[in-house]
Amino acid sequence: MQKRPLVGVIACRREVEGHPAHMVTDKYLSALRAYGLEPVILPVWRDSDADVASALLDRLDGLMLTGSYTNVLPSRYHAARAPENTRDDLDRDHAAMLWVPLALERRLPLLGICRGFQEFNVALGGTLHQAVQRVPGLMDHREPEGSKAQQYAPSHEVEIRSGGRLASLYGECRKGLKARVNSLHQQGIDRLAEGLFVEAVAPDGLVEAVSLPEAPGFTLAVQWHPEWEPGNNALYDAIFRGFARACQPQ
Ligand SMILES: N[C@@H](CCC(=O)NCCCC(=O)O)C(=O)O
Repeated sequence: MQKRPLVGVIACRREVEGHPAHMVTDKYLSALRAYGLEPVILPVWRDSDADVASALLDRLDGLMLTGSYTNVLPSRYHAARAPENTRDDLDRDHAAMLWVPLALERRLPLLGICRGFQEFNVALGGTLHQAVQRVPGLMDHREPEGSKAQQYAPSHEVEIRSGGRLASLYGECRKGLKARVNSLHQQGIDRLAEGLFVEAVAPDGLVEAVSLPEAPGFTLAVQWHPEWEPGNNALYDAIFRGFARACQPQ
């Protein structure tokens, strides 16, 4: 039986029943499994070093940086903390900043989602808006009140830039290259890291997806949540199909 590619999924440090824990919500893991990949949860420690991390990534066929209710520490991009920015995860920050360059060096396929999209930009030298809703000209990108189904339902359009990875995955042939995506974030890309290609933008111009064309391997990071019922959304499905193909033995 063919082995399923092993995809490392970054954890968040949370407290469960009063105990410190390393946690990933099921939808990320189930989406990877649904596309023939084998997810493995990667614990995060603020004192892990590059040698240990390198040995870990060498055993993987792909890396997923998930979303999280916490935010990248503003000092990681030399900013003061905004009053709306109240939830940190220093262990996750350290791991993400360590793993992104190591993954790129190894041509390890990388898919970033929401916080993972923001981490990708910061790890490569970019910065973030901490409260997008307070930036003149930008929309409020936070999730609506309601059930999870309502919160993860498509809520705004994105324009997919032609010539990028997303356009090739989703089909250049589609007219207009527009799609509707969900939106559950207060932060967003401010200064784009050098070398990143803007794959998609929101109607207010906020960057919603990026890739790193110079990287030898698959890279794609999106601000929305394609792991939410990807089988019911052509764009989300195209993202996971493309990532799964990239994680197969070449
Ligand atoms: N905290 C950041 C990133 C938002 C994010 O990743 N939300 C995910 C919510 C939980 C999940 O679906 O995993 C921001 O506010 O921009």
